[in-house]
Amino acid sequence: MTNARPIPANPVVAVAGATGAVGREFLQVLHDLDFPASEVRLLASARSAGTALRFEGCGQVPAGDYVVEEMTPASFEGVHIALFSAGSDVSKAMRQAVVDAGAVMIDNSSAFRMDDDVPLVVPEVNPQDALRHAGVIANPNCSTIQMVVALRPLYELARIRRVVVSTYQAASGAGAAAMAELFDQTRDFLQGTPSDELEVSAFQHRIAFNCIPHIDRFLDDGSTKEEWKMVAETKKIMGDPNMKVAATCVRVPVLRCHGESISVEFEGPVSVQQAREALKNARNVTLLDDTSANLYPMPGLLAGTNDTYVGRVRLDPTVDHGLQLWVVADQIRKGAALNAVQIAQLLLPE
Ligand SMILES: NC(=O)C1=CN([C@@H]2O[C@H](COP(=O)(O)OP(=O)(O)OC[C@H]3O[C@@H](n4cnc5c(N)ncnc54)[C@H](OP(=O)(O)O)[C@@H]3O)[C@@H](O)[C@H]2O)C=CC1
Ligand SMILES: N[C@@H](CC(=O)OP(=O)(O)O)C(=O)O
Repeated sequence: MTNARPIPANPVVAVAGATGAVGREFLQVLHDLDFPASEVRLLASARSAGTALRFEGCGQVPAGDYVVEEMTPASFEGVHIALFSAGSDVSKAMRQAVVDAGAVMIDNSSAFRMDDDVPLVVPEVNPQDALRHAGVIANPNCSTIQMVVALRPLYELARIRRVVVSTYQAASGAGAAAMAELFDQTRDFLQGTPSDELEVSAFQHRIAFNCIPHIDRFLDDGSTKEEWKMVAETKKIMGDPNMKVAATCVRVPVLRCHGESISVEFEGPVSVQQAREALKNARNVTLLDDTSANLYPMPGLLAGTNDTYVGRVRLDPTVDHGLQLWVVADQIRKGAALNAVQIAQLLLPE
């Protein structure tokens, strides 16, 4: 199925989009997980070629300042794993070069996620799919990733019939410039700049002291592409095309972590206690759920963490077998760079 070369124990890794919000996090995660690379190549556009980025090192690669190279098709010669976060157009333009080089592309963009020959992988949910690739593995949408990590252990208690989710998405999902806009706008607003004079370019409206129910473009049915991605990607990752999903995606003035309010309807009974137990035992999930101590996950306090955090687990009394929960994860880590590097770990020889 694939012409990708076997991945050696110490692979050559390319980070495509290394200067971006996700790209920089790739470097941090490779270091934090001590990914066993023999070489790490930093690639970006001609704009930032020649600049140096600090990389703390991983595997056989020492810490140091590494020069960013301009990404061209030739950049992938000798590469085994190419971690992409430079946008859909760049992923599409470079796909053939990566595959021809015998490397595996792990792509953060939405370019190939729904293609039949491209596995869409969350290691806690469908790790087996990673091995069925044809040279490209897709990293899901950030909101989808944290939702399915929380749903998987619950699905094992009883089949999930329907999910209704509302997201509270951080600025980081729109990139480094959007995070800077949230920061600068908030400062300018507090310093008295009139609302209509605040600079608005990363989002459709002012994000400081506001919530925007609009992420990605609108579709003909009135939903957004972000909402559509949560529906379609969840079914593919969970391997259940009959699971019903309804999503509303909202941008909120938070820097890095997405929150999600989720209502789950099961085919059979699932108690709050069973759900809490399953979540407590699930890999890479932290249950923070003690209302008597005001304990629940909060996006402003979880930046830089790796787990998916769940709290506010309670019955949904409006359906026969329903639960409600609140889920938070760091969008740039678990929602992007960390999930992709965890996929790369699945490809390493045992
Ligand atoms: N799966 C997920 O959860 C997420 C996925 N993403 C995906 O990752 C992409 C990057 O996101 P993010 O890091 O937030 O964005 P940023 O805007 O912060 O960074 C963009 C990166 O892409 C590089 N780049 C842009 N154009 C080119 C080009 N023509 N050739 C080579 N490199 C290029 C930039 O390099 P330069 O410095 O030279 O401009 C920069 O390194 C998104 O477009 C999206 O597809 C993003 C967030 C979450
Ligand atoms: N759209 C997400 C980030 C993301 O995952 O985007 P995409 O699905 O295009 O990779 C956000 O803005 O928070």
